[in-house]
Amino acid sequence: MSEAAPLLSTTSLSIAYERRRVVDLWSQDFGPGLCWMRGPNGTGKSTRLKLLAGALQPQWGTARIAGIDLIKQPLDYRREVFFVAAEPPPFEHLSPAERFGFLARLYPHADAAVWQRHVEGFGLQAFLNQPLRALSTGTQHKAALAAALALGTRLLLLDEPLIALDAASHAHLQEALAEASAWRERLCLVVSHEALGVEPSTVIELEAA
Ligand SMILES: Nc1ncnc2c1ncn2[C@@H]1O[C@H](COP(=O)(O)OP(=O)(O)OP(=O)(O)O)[C@@H](O)[C@H]1O
Repeated sequence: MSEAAPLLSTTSLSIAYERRRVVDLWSQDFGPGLCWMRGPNGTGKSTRLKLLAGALQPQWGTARIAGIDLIKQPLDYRREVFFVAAEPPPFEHLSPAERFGFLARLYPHADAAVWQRHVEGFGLQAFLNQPLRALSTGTQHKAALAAALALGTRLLLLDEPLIALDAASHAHLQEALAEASAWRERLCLVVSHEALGVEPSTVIELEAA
């Protein structure tokens, strides 16, 4: 990472659906730690996460993670980011253990010991070898979070991660978010209508158009 590059920056990032500009010339710099993005329904929070994840192609502009450019260096960029959507994860024929094994081969900083800690924290031990499609939505979500928190990407994007968690898992995720708020070289960007229950490093408040 060059000295001057922010951990994450967006430059004129834009996308329209059916000619309505949902994200319009978004330019913002982010430092490390925990960032809470919030705002009314329909202000483009999920769309922003999908753009940053490389899951949606912007119609204009770009994003950079530690200087690595989404448009010019798409493969290098994708190795630096992981996204947990509000919907259950793909690869539903895999078990949580198989899915983590698959992802760990793609992300060079994945850490099996960290994954194991989150497996225990989310109470997933009994579900590790069952296909994701056989698990409840909440359990699938916990498996997705346990994997995401262990991949070691520079940017971690979480869309409504606190929804549908039981009390013990809710508390475990809050502990993980508290750890993220102390990160010095990584950023966890969370979209949530619910207060995170821990002090974020930054808050981004989106306003209704
Ligand atoms: N695939 C799509 N096709 C057309 N319009 C879309 C699509 N995805 C999102 N939109 C529209 O873009 C706008 C922003 O949606 P988005 O889900 O990003 O907002 P949000 O801030 O995350 O909302 P919420 O708080 O309700 O989750 C909404 O008006 C939505 O209807």
